[in-house]
Amino acid sequence: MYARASSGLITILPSMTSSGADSAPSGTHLLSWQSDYPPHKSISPPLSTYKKGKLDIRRLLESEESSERKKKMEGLVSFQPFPSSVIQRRLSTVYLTTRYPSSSSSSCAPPLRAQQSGITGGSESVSSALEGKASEQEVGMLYQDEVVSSQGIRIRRRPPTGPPLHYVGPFEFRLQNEGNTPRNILEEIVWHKDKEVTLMKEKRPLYTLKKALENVPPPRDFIAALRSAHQRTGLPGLIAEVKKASPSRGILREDFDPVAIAQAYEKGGAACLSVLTDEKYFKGSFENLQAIRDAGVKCPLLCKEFIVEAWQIYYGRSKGADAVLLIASVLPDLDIKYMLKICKILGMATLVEVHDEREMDRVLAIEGVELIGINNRNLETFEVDIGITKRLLEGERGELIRQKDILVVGESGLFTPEDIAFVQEAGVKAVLVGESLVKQSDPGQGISTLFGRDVSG
Ligand SMILES: O=P(O)(O)OC[C@@H](O)[C@@H](O)c1c[nH]c2ccccc12
Repeated sequence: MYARASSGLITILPSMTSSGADSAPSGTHLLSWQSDYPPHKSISPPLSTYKKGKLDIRRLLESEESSERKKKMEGLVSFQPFPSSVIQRRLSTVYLTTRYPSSSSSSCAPPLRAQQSGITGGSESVSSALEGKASEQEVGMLYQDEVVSSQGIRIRRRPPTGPPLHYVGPFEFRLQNEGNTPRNILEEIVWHKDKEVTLMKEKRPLYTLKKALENVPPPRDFIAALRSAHQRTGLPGLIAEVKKASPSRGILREDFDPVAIAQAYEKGGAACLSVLTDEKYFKGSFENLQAIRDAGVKCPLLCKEFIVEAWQIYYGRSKGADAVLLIASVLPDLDIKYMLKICKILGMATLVEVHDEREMDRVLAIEGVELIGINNRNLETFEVDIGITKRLLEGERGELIRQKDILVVGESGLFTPEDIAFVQEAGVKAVLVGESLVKQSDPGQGISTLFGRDVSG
Protein backbone atom coordinates (compact mmCIF):
# COMPACT_ATOMS: atom_id res chain seq x y z
CA MET A 1 0.00 0.00 0.00
CA TYR A 2 1.21 3.43 -0.54
CA ALA A 3 -0.01 6.89 -0.10
CA ARG A 4 1.05 10.10 -1.59
CA ALA A 5 1.51 13.14 0.50
CA SER A 6 0.76 16.45 -0.99
CA SER A 7 1.35 19.67 0.83
CA GLY A 8 2.23 17.62 3.83
CA LEU A 9 -1.06 15.78 3.99
CA ILE A 10 -1.44 12.15 3.23
CA THR A 11 -3.74 11.53 0.37
CA ILE A 12 -4.79 8.00 -0.31
CA LEU A 13 -4.82 7.17 -3.97
CA PRO A 14 -8.12 5.73 -5.08
CA SER A 15 -6.53 2.53 -6.30
CA MET A 16 -5.68 1.73 -2.71
CA THR A 17 -9.18 1.76 -1.46
CA SER A 18 -11.44 -1.16 -1.70
CA SER A 19 -15.03 -0.99 -2.81
CA GLY A 20 -15.78 -4.29 -1.16
CA ALA A 21 -14.08 -6.94 0.86
CA ASP A 22 -14.27 -8.97 -2.30
CA SER A 23 -11.54 -7.05 -3.98
CA ALA A 24 -9.05 -6.99 -1.14
CA PRO A 25 -6.18 -9.32 -1.86
CA SER A 26 -5.64 -11.77 0.94
CA GLY A 27 -2.94 -10.75 3.36
CA THR A 28 -3.39 -7.09 2.58
CA HIS A 29 -5.41 -4.88 4.79
CA LEU A 30 -6.76 -1.76 3.35
CA LEU A 31 -6.65 1.32 5.41
CA SER A 32 -8.14 4.59 4.57
CA TRP A 33 -7.33 7.93 6.04
CA GLN A 34 -9.56 10.81 5.64
CA SER A 35 -8.36 12.41 2.49
CA ASP A 36 -9.52 15.28 0.44
CA TYR A 37 -8.97 13.53 -2.86
CA PRO A 38 -10.80 11.45 -3.79
CA PRO A 39 -13.61 12.02 -1.31
CA HIS A 40 -12.95 10.19 1.89
CA LYS A 41 -13.83 6.52 1.72
CA SER A 42 -14.95 4.17 4.43
CA ILE A 43 -12.72 1.37 5.54
CA SER A 44 -13.24 -2.34 5.50
CA PRO A 45 -14.85 -3.70 8.69
CA PRO A 46 -11.92 -5.11 10.63
CA LEU A 47 -10.17 -1.81 10.31
CA SER A 48 -13.06 0.34 11.33
CA THR A 49 -11.57 0.75 14.73
CA TYR A 50 -8.74 2.77 13.30
CA LYS A 51 -8.92 6.42 13.83
CA LYS A 52 -9.38 8.48 10.78
CA GLY A 53 -7.75 11.79 10.46
CA LYS A 54 -5.44 13.98 8.56
CA LEU A 55 -1.81 13.46 9.11
CA ASP A 56 0.85 16.04 8.72
CA ILE A 57 3.83 14.19 7.41
CA ARG A 58 6.25 17.01 7.76
CA ARG A 59 5.48 17.18 11.45
CA LEU A 60 5.39 13.48 11.74
CA LEU A 61 8.84 13.15 10.35
CA GLU A 62 10.52 16.12 11.86
CA SER A 63 9.11 17.41 15.10
CA GLU A 64 9.50 15.94 18.54
CA GLU A 65 5.88 16.23 19.23
CA SER A 66 5.32 14.17 16.18
CA SER A 67 7.60 11.39 17.32
CA GLU A 68 5.30 11.02 20.30
CA ARG A 69 2.39 10.92 18.00
CA LYS A 70 4.18 8.56 15.72
CA LYS A 71 4.72 6.16 18.60
CA LYS A 72 1.04 6.28 19.36
CA MET A 73 0.23 5.56 15.81
CA GLU A 74 2.68 2.74 15.54
CA GLY A 75 0.42 0.34 17.34
CA LEU A 76 -1.91 0.71 14.44
CA VAL A 77 0.14 1.62 11.48
CA SER A 78 3.77 1.54 10.64
CA PHE A 79 5.10 4.31 8.54
CA GLN A 80 7.74 3.51 6.08
CA PRO A 81 9.10 6.54 4.37
CA PHE A 82 10.68 5.05 1.34
CA PRO A 83 13.34 6.16 0.75
CA SER A 84 13.60 8.96 3.23
CA SER A 85 15.77 11.10 1.01
CA VAL A 86 12.98 11.26 -1.50
CA ILE A 87 10.45 12.10 1.16
CA GLN A 88 12.57 14.92 2.36
CA ARG A 89 13.18 16.17 -1.11
CA ARG A 90 9.65 16.39 -2.23
CA LEU A 91 7.53 15.09 0.59
CA SER A 92 5.64 13.09 -1.83
CA THR A 93 5.57 9.42 -1.07
CA VAL A 94 4.99 7.50 2.09
CA TYR A 95 4.21 3.87 2.47
CA LEU A 96 1.71 2.68 5.03
CA THR A 97 1.63 -0.81 6.27
CA THR A 98 -1.11 -2.02 8.51
CA ARG A 99 -0.30 -4.30 11.37
CA TYR A 100 -3.68 -5.82 11.62
CA PRO A 101 -4.31 -8.54 12.49
CA SER A 102 -1.03 -10.16 13.38
CA SER A 103 -0.17 -10.67 9.72
CA SER A 104 3.46 -10.45 8.89
CA SER A 105 2.05 -8.08 6.47
CA SER A 106 3.33 -6.71 3.71
CA SER A 107 6.08 -4.19 3.89
CA CYS A 108 5.59 -2.16 0.78
CA ALA A 109 3.48 -3.78 -1.82
CA PRO A 110 4.62 -2.66 -5.22
CA PRO A 111 2.82 0.58 -5.93
CA LEU A 112 1.19 -0.49 -9.11
CA ARG A 113 -2.50 -0.90 -9.39
CA ALA A 114 -2.11 -4.30 -10.89
CA GLN A 115 -0.76 -5.75 -7.70
CA GLN A 116 -2.96 -3.76 -5.42
CA SER A 117 -6.45 -4.38 -6.52
CA GLY A 118 -6.19 -8.15 -6.50
CA ILE A 119 -9.32 -8.58 -8.53
CA THR A 120 -10.06 -12.18 -9.23
CA GLY A 121 -12.09 -13.54 -12.03
CA GLY A 122 -13.40 -17.09 -12.14
CA SER A 123 -11.07 -19.31 -10.21
CA GLU A 124 -7.93 -17.63 -11.42
CA SER A 125 -6.34 -14.90 -9.42
CA VAL A 126 -5.18 -12.27 -11.80
CA SER A 127 -2.78 -10.70 -9.41
CA SER A 128 -1.07 -13.95 -8.64
CA ALA A 129 -1.09 -14.85 -12.31
CA LEU A 130 0.70 -11.63 -12.98
CA GLU A 131 3.18 -11.92 -10.22
CA GLY A 132 5.09 -14.55 -12.08
CA LYS A 133 5.00 -12.62 -15.31
CA ALA A 134 5.94 -9.10 -14.36
CA SER A 135 9.64 -8.62 -14.69
CA GLU A 136 11.58 -8.22 -11.51
CA GLN A 137 12.70 -4.85 -12.66
CA GLU A 138 9.10 -3.75 -13.07
CA VAL A 139 7.94 -5.04 -9.74
CA GLY A 140 10.99 -3.64 -8.07
CA MET A 141 10.36 -0.14 -9.26
CA LEU A 142 9.26 1.83 -6.29
CA TYR A 143 7.45 4.66 -7.90
CA GLN A 144 4.66 4.50 -10.32
CA ASP A 145 5.81 7.85 -11.61
CA GLU A 146 9.12 6.37 -12.52
CA VAL A 147 7.61 3.35 -14.20
CA VAL A 148 5.37 5.65 -16.13
CA SER A 149 8.07 8.02 -17.26
CA SER A 150 10.38 5.18 -18.18
CA GLN A 151 7.67 4.09 -20.59
CA GLY A 152 7.38 7.55 -22.05
CA ILE A 153 3.87 8.08 -20.70
CA ARG A 154 3.19 11.77 -20.44
CA ILE A 155 -0.34 11.53 -19.12
CA ARG A 156 -0.36 11.84 -15.36
CA ARG A 157 -3.08 9.66 -13.96
CA ARG A 158 -3.97 12.03 -11.14
CA PRO A 159 -3.11 15.60 -10.22
CA PRO A 160 0.27 15.14 -8.52
CA THR A 161 -0.41 17.83 -5.95
CA GLY A 162 -4.06 17.01 -5.42
CA PRO A 163 -7.06 18.98 -6.55
CA PRO A 164 -6.80 22.73 -7.01
CA LEU A 165 -8.50 23.66 -3.79
CA HIS A 166 -9.26 22.23 -0.46
CA TYR A 167 -10.80 23.64 2.62
CA VAL A 168 -9.89 23.39 6.24
CA GLY A 169 -12.49 25.22 8.27
CA PRO A 170 -12.74 28.67 6.82
CA PHE A 171 -9.34 28.43 5.12
CA GLU A 172 -8.74 27.56 1.55
CA PHE A 173 -5.47 25.93 0.55
CA ARG A 174 -3.62 25.34 -2.64
CA LEU A 175 -4.22 27.52 -5.58
CA GLN A 176 -4.14 26.43 -9.15
CA ASN A 177 -0.61 25.34 -10.02
CA GLU A 178 1.24 23.20 -12.48
CA GLY A 179 0.72 20.11 -10.39
CA ASN A 180 -3.03 20.34 -10.23
CA THR A 181 -3.89 21.67 -13.67
CA PRO A 182 -4.25 19.20 -16.52
CA ARG A 183 -1.75 19.83 -19.28
CA ASN A 184 -4.02 18.72 -22.09
CA ILE A 185 -7.49 17.41 -22.78
CA LEU A 186 -6.55 13.75 -22.42
CA GLU A 187 -5.11 14.42 -19.01
CA GLU A 188 -8.23 16.35 -18.05
CA ILE A 189 -10.44 13.45 -19.16
CA VAL A 190 -8.34 10.91 -17.29
CA TRP A 191 -8.36 12.94 -14.06
CA HIS A 192 -12.08 13.35 -14.30
CA LYS A 193 -12.51 9.65 -15.05
CA ASP A 194 -10.57 8.73 -11.98
CA LYS A 195 -13.00 10.61 -9.73
CA GLU A 196 -16.01 9.37 -11.67
CA VAL A 197 -14.96 5.74 -11.34
CA THR A 198 -14.35 6.15 -7.63
CA LEU A 199 -17.94 7.25 -7.19
CA MET A 200 -19.37 4.63 -9.55
CA LYS A 201 -17.54 1.86 -7.76
CA GLU A 202 -19.10 2.88 -4.51
CA LYS A 203 -22.56 2.38 -5.93
CA ARG A 204 -21.72 -0.86 -7.65
CA PRO A 205 -18.96 -2.73 -5.87
CA LEU A 206 -17.13 -5.36 -7.82
CA TYR A 207 -18.84 -8.31 -6.18
CA THR A 208 -22.27 -7.08 -7.25
CA LEU A 209 -20.99 -6.59 -10.78
CA LYS A 210 -19.58 -10.08 -10.84
CA LYS A 211 -22.94 -11.43 -9.75
CA ALA A 212 -24.67 -9.45 -12.48
CA LEU A 213 -22.36 -11.02 -15.05
CA GLU A 214 -23.98 -14.38 -14.42
CA ASN A 215 -27.08 -13.10 -16.22
CA VAL A 216 -25.39 -11.34 -19.11
CA PRO A 217 -25.37 -13.17 -22.45
CA PRO A 218 -21.88 -14.44 -23.36
CA PRO A 219 -19.54 -12.13 -25.27
CA ARG A 220 -19.37 -12.22 -29.05
CA ASP A 221 -16.11 -12.64 -30.91
CA PHE A 222 -15.07 -9.14 -31.88
CA ILE A 223 -11.86 -10.06 -33.69
CA ALA A 224 -13.44 -12.92 -35.63
CA ALA A 225 -16.17 -10.55 -36.85
CA LEU A 226 -13.53 -8.14 -38.19
CA ARG A 227 -11.52 -10.88 -39.86
CA SER A 228 -14.53 -12.39 -41.54
CA ALA A 229 -15.75 -9.02 -42.83
CA HIS A 230 -12.28 -8.40 -44.28
CA GLN A 231 -12.31 -11.79 -45.98
CA ARG A 232 -15.83 -11.33 -47.26
CA THR A 233 -15.37 -7.86 -48.76
CA GLY A 234 -11.64 -7.59 -49.40
CA LEU A 235 -11.88 -4.23 -47.61
CA PRO A 236 -10.98 -3.45 -44.00
CA GLY A 237 -13.59 -4.72 -41.55
CA LEU A 238 -15.53 -1.75 -40.21
CA ILE A 239 -15.98 -0.76 -36.60
CA ALA A 240 -18.63 1.95 -36.89
CA GLU A 241 -18.76 4.37 -34.01
CA VAL A 242 -21.88 5.55 -32.21
CA LYS A 243 -20.65 8.98 -31.14
CA LYS A 244 -22.71 12.06 -30.46
CA ALA A 245 -19.93 14.55 -29.76
CA SER A 246 -16.24 14.90 -29.08
CA PRO A 247 -14.09 17.55 -27.44
CA SER A 248 -12.38 18.28 -30.74
CA ARG A 249 -15.45 18.40 -33.02
CA GLY A 250 -18.27 19.42 -30.69
CA ILE A 251 -21.76 18.01 -31.34
CA LEU A 252 -21.68 15.78 -34.41
CA ARG A 253 -25.37 15.04 -34.59
CA GLU A 254 -28.24 16.78 -32.85
CA ASP A 255 -30.97 14.18 -33.48
CA PHE A 256 -28.96 11.42 -31.87
CA ASP A 257 -30.75 8.09 -31.51
CA PRO A 258 -28.06 5.57 -30.57
CA VAL A 259 -30.16 2.48 -31.26
CA ALA A 260 -31.35 3.72 -34.67
CA ILE A 261 -27.78 4.62 -35.63
CA ALA A 262 -26.49 1.24 -34.49
CA GLN A 263 -29.18 -0.57 -36.47
CA ALA A 264 -28.39 1.50 -39.55
CA TYR A 265 -24.69 0.66 -39.21
CA GLU A 266 -25.43 -3.03 -38.91
CA LYS A 267 -27.70 -2.95 -41.95
CA GLY A 268 -25.06 -1.02 -43.90
CA GLY A 269 -22.45 -3.75 -43.36
CA ALA A 270 -20.50 -2.77 -40.24
CA ALA A 271 -18.68 -5.76 -38.73
CA CYS A 272 -18.59 -4.33 -35.21
CA LEU A 273 -19.77 -1.22 -33.42
CA SER A 274 -17.97 1.13 -31.06
CA VAL A 275 -20.15 2.86 -28.49
CA LEU A 276 -18.84 5.91 -26.66
CA THR A 277 -19.75 5.63 -23.00
CA ASP A 278 -18.03 8.73 -21.65
CA GLU A 279 -20.71 11.23 -20.68
CA LYS A 280 -18.90 14.42 -19.93
CA TYR A 281 -16.68 14.81 -22.99
CA PHE A 282 -18.36 12.63 -25.63
CA LYS A 283 -22.00 12.77 -24.59
CA GLY A 284 -22.19 9.00 -24.53
CA SER A 285 -23.40 6.60 -21.86
CA PHE A 286 -23.44 3.04 -20.64
CA GLU A 287 -27.20 3.20 -21.10
CA ASN A 288 -26.60 3.65 -24.83
CA LEU A 289 -24.41 0.57 -24.84
CA GLN A 290 -27.01 -1.48 -23.05
CA ALA A 291 -29.86 -0.16 -25.17
CA ILE A 292 -28.03 -1.16 -28.34
CA ARG A 293 -27.35 -4.62 -26.97
CA ASP A 294 -30.94 -5.01 -25.75
CA ALA A 295 -32.32 -3.91 -29.13
CA GLY A 296 -30.95 -7.14 -30.60
CA VAL A 297 -28.06 -5.69 -32.59
CA LYS A 298 -25.82 -8.63 -33.42
CA CYS A 299 -22.54 -6.86 -34.18
CA PRO A 300 -20.01 -7.24 -31.37
CA LEU A 301 -19.73 -4.05 -29.32
CA LEU A 302 -16.66 -2.13 -28.25
CA CYS A 303 -17.06 -0.17 -25.02
CA LYS A 304 -15.35 3.09 -25.96
CA GLU A 305 -14.27 4.32 -22.58
CA PHE A 306 -11.20 5.79 -20.93
CA ILE A 307 -10.29 2.80 -18.87
CA VAL A 308 -8.19 3.59 -15.84
CA GLU A 309 -9.30 0.75 -13.60
CA ALA A 310 -10.20 -2.87 -14.10
CA TRP A 311 -13.57 -2.27 -12.48
CA GLN A 312 -14.65 -0.46 -15.66
CA ILE A 313 -14.06 -3.60 -17.71
CA TYR A 314 -16.44 -5.58 -15.53
CA TYR A 315 -18.93 -2.76 -15.72
CA GLY A 316 -18.71 -2.61 -19.51
CA ARG A 317 -19.23 -6.37 -19.70
CA SER A 318 -22.27 -6.11 -17.45
CA LYS A 319 -23.74 -3.64 -19.96
CA GLY A 320 -23.15 -5.98 -22.88
CA ALA A 321 -19.68 -4.99 -24.14
CA ASP A 322 -17.70 -7.59 -26.08
CA ALA A 323 -14.49 -5.58 -26.25
CA VAL A 324 -12.79 -2.68 -24.49
CA LEU A 325 -10.29 -0.04 -25.46
CA LEU A 326 -7.00 0.35 -23.60
CA ILE A 327 -5.04 3.50 -24.38
CA ALA A 328 -1.27 3.02 -24.23
CA SER A 329 -0.63 6.71 -23.61
CA VAL A 330 -2.66 6.42 -20.41
CA LEU A 331 -1.82 2.95 -19.08
CA PRO A 332 1.59 1.61 -18.09
CA ASP A 333 2.55 -1.82 -19.43
CA LEU A 334 1.75 -3.61 -16.22
CA ASP A 335 -1.79 -2.26 -16.21
CA ILE A 336 -2.22 -3.30 -19.82
CA LYS A 337 -1.01 -6.82 -19.03
CA TYR A 338 -3.31 -7.02 -16.05
CA MET A 339 -6.31 -5.76 -17.96
CA LEU A 340 -5.61 -8.11 -20.86
CA LYS A 341 -5.81 -10.96 -18.39
CA ILE A 342 -9.11 -9.77 -17.07
CA CYS A 343 -10.53 -9.43 -20.57
CA LYS A 344 -9.37 -12.91 -21.37
CA ILE A 345 -11.08 -14.29 -18.31
CA LEU A 346 -14.26 -12.45 -19.26
CA GLY A 347 -14.01 -13.60 -22.89
CA MET A 348 -13.66 -10.05 -24.20
CA ALA A 349 -11.37 -8.65 -26.88
CA THR A 350 -9.00 -5.80 -26.13
CA LEU A 351 -8.22 -3.05 -28.60
CA VAL A 352 -4.92 -1.54 -27.49
CA GLU A 353 -4.54 1.94 -28.90
CA VAL A 354 -1.21 3.51 -29.85
CA HIS A 355 -0.27 6.80 -31.40
CA ASP A 356 3.48 6.73 -31.95
CA GLU A 357 6.44 4.40 -32.44
CA ARG A 358 7.28 4.22 -28.79
CA GLU A 359 3.79 3.15 -27.79
CA MET A 360 3.69 0.67 -30.65
CA ASP A 361 6.97 -0.89 -29.50
CA ARG A 362 5.74 -1.14 -25.94
CA VAL A 363 2.54 -2.83 -27.01
CA LEU A 364 4.29 -5.20 -29.42
CA ALA A 365 6.42 -6.39 -26.53
CA ILE A 366 3.34 -7.37 -24.50
CA GLU A 367 2.36 -10.97 -24.88
CA GLY A 368 -1.22 -11.73 -25.82
CA VAL A 369 -2.06 -8.53 -27.69
CA GLU A 370 -4.15 -9.52 -30.72
CA LEU A 371 -5.71 -6.25 -31.76
CA ILE A 372 -3.88 -2.91 -32.03
CA GLY A 373 -5.51 0.37 -32.98
CA ILE A 374 -3.42 3.15 -34.49
CA ASN A 375 -5.10 6.41 -33.65
CA ASN A 376 -4.43 9.01 -36.32
CA ARG A 377 -5.67 11.64 -33.90
CA ASN A 378 -3.31 12.74 -31.19
CA LEU A 379 -5.56 12.83 -28.14
CA GLU A 380 -3.37 15.45 -26.50
CA THR A 381 -3.41 17.95 -29.34
CA PHE A 382 -6.30 16.72 -31.55
CA GLU A 383 -4.09 16.84 -34.63
CA VAL A 384 -5.14 14.26 -37.21
CA ASP A 385 -2.78 12.73 -39.75
CA ILE A 386 -3.63 9.43 -41.39
CA GLY A 387 0.03 9.16 -42.39
CA ILE A 388 0.63 7.98 -38.81
CA THR A 389 -0.95 4.61 -39.62
CA LYS A 390 1.50 4.18 -42.49
CA ARG A 391 4.49 5.34 -40.47
CA LEU A 392 3.83 2.90 -37.64
CA LEU A 393 3.39 -0.07 -39.94
CA GLU A 394 6.55 0.41 -41.95
CA GLY A 395 9.64 -1.79 -41.76
CA GLU A 396 10.32 -4.13 -38.89
CA ARG A 397 7.21 -3.19 -36.95
CA GLY A 398 4.99 -4.23 -39.84
CA GLU A 399 6.99 -7.42 -40.16
CA LEU A 400 6.57 -8.27 -36.48
CA ILE A 401 2.86 -7.54 -36.65
CA ARG A 402 2.46 -9.94 -39.56
CA GLN A 403 4.51 -12.60 -37.79
CA LYS A 404 2.38 -12.30 -34.69
CA ASP A 405 -0.80 -12.22 -36.76
CA ILE A 406 -1.95 -9.09 -34.96
CA LEU A 407 -4.95 -7.38 -36.48
CA VAL A 408 -4.39 -3.65 -36.89
CA VAL A 409 -7.20 -1.11 -36.85
CA GLY A 410 -6.76 2.30 -38.49
CA GLU A 411 -8.58 4.82 -36.28
CA SER A 412 -9.86 8.37 -36.80
CA GLY A 413 -9.90 10.89 -39.57
CA LEU A 414 -11.11 8.51 -42.31
CA PHE A 415 -13.59 10.15 -44.68
CA THR A 416 -13.22 8.89 -48.24
CA PRO A 417 -12.60 5.70 -50.22
CA GLU A 418 -9.11 7.10 -50.86
CA ASP A 419 -8.47 7.33 -47.12
CA ILE A 420 -9.60 3.73 -46.71
CA ALA A 421 -7.37 2.59 -49.58
CA PHE A 422 -4.45 4.50 -48.08
CA VAL A 423 -4.63 2.81 -44.68
CA GLN A 424 -5.38 -0.57 -46.23
CA GLU A 425 -2.29 -0.20 -48.36
CA ALA A 426 -0.38 0.61 -45.17
CA GLY A 427 -1.46 -2.76 -43.74
CA VAL A 428 -4.63 -2.37 -41.69
CA LYS A 429 -7.33 -5.01 -41.89
CA ALA A 430 -9.89 -2.99 -40.00
CA VAL A 431 -10.92 0.64 -39.56
CA LEU A 432 -12.67 2.56 -36.81
CA VAL A 433 -14.82 5.38 -38.14
CA GLY A 434 -17.08 7.80 -36.32
CA GLU A 435 -17.54 11.32 -37.59
CA SER A 436 -17.81 10.69 -41.31
CA LEU A 437 -20.60 8.14 -40.75
CA VAL A 438 -22.52 9.57 -37.84
CA LYS A 439 -22.96 12.90 -39.60
CA GLN A 440 -24.78 11.36 -42.57
CA SER A 441 -28.55 11.56 -42.59
CA ASP A 442 -28.51 7.80 -43.20
CA PRO A 443 -25.41 6.48 -41.40
CA GLY A 444 -25.87 3.06 -43.01
CA GLN A 445 -25.76 4.57 -46.47
CA GLY A 446 -22.73 6.52 -45.25
CA ILE A 447 -20.85 3.21 -45.12
CA SER A 448 -21.26 2.67 -48.88
CA THR A 449 -20.11 6.23 -49.50
CA LEU A 450 -17.08 5.71 -47.27
CA PHE A 451 -15.99 2.48 -48.94
CA GLY A 452 -17.05 3.49 -52.44
CA ARG A 453 -19.31 0.47 -52.69
CA ASP A 454 -21.98 -1.51 -50.91
CA VAL A 455 -20.43 -3.79 -48.28
CA SER A 456 -23.66 -5.06 -46.73
CA GLY A 457 -24.85 -8.63 -47.10
O1 LIG B 1 -14.66 10.30 -35.55
P1 LIG B 1 -13.43 9.72 -36.15
O2 LIG B 1 -12.42 10.77 -36.52
O3 LIG B 1 -13.77 8.83 -37.31
O4 LIG B 1 -12.74 8.84 -35.03
C1 LIG B 1 -13.33 7.67 -34.53
C2 LIG B 1 -12.49 7.10 -33.40
O5 LIG B 1 -11.26 6.69 -33.94
C3 LIG B 1 -12.25 8.12 -32.29
O6 LIG B 1 -13.47 8.45 -31.77
C4 LIG B 1 -11.35 7.61 -31.18
C5 LIG B 1 -10.26 6.84 -31.31
N1 LIG B 1 -9.69 6.56 -30.11
C6 LIG B 1 -10.42 7.17 -29.17
C7 LIG B 1 -10.26 7.18 -27.79
C8 LIG B 1 -11.19 7.85 -27.06
C9 LIG B 1 -12.23 8.54 -27.64
C10 LIG B 1 -12.41 8.55 -29.03
C11 LIG B 1 -11.49 7.86 -29.80
